[in-house]
Amino acid sequence: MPDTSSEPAPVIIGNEPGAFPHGVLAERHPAIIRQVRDAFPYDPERRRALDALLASCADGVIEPLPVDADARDRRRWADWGMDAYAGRSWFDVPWLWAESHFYRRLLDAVGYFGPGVWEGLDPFRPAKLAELDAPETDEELAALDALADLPTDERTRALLHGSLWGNRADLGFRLSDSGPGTGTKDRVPALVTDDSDVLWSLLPPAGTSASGRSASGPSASGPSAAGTSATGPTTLCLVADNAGRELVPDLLLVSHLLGRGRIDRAVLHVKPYPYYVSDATPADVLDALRRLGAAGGAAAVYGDRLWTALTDGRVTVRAHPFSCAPLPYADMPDDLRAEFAAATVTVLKGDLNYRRLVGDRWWSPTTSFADATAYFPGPVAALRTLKSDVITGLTADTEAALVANGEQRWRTSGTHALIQVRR
Ligand SMILES: O=P(O)(O)OC[C@@]1(O)O[C@H](CO)[C@@H](O)[C@@H]1O
Repeated sequence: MPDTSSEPAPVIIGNEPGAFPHGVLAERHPAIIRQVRDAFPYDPERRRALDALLASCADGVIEPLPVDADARDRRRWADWGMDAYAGRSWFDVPWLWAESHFYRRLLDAVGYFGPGVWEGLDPFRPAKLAELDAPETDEELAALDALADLPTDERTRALLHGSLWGNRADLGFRLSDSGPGTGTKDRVPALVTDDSDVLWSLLPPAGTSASGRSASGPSASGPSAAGTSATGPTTLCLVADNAGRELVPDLLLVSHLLGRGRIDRAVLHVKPYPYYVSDATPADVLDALRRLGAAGGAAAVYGDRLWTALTDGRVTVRAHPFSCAPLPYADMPDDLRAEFAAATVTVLKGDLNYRRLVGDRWWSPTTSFADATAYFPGPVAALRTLKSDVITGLTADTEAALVANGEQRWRTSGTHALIQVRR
């Protein structure tokens, strides 16, 4: 039985040495600064700013935004809690807030917000392109050709799993529920919960009825499209996570769903600016699309379909400022709430989106996913590999088996994944 306790669990703070969140602030962030420092021949001013951020990560406090920051951005950060957290240690504020704000400061340091020659230059772009151009990506895209011989349902499932495990940058088009597995000793399937049947019931193939379609879904007043059902177009909001080898299978999935008539439209939500190293931005969508075209074969067919859908408006790309907010989705603004409310289903990819969806809290693992997401304005699904401590929706048996495995890193190592859906 899921735990339906309505008491919110404690918010995760990064102040416990030895714990995963502390390691991210104390070790990972400095490593990211060093990586960025080497990525471009930044001038002395930029390098000094990066060094100052490095020092601040170790023992500094969160500073207010610079006075020359864009006024709208300053207002946003004020709304997002800047006044409450300025002057406090990175380690003593909610971990989600500290991490998110770190990327804002990193972009300041490299001059991303300009003016100047570094304005708008993604400091993570070299790493993103290297991943996209890696031979593994070629192999994975070539493997798509073999999918053509599979029955449609199996292909649909393979593409869903490709998107899911792509969150581990592991575009394997896995055909079995067991996913990549965690070794023969492991008594728990890699997929710790799998609500994919519920997801497919929300997005049935063209010509069949969606029993669970959102009552608040787009009505006849929305723009018409070929294949639109009596209840309005079936719209998928896909809230993307990483660029490169995660975004590629996300795009393949969207293209496939369009091609099979399971969706009429898709809205792809990406980040307005570089974030969490590899998160996808609009430029990354274009890079991934070009990559599909250049691969030829089946990959190019998927890419062409998406290209056409972008040009005729069936697929749109959104980069909402709240996508980079240091807050849970429970605090989303009204315009975003209305967008998600109008979707047939919103699929959130990845670990960070999961943290923001259920709240970055020390939930008991058996906390009901439906309860934790009850505030979300429409049907919602999470496709996530487990890369941080937050978890909900496990059965008591699965939790016990994971713990009994003796492998304490199941929460953070990306060896397990979940598909959770609340209709
Ligand atoms: O959202 P993603 O790409 O699946 O994962 C991002 C992520 O692993 O990076 C963080 C550490 O910086 C984790 O807390 C976290 O959630």
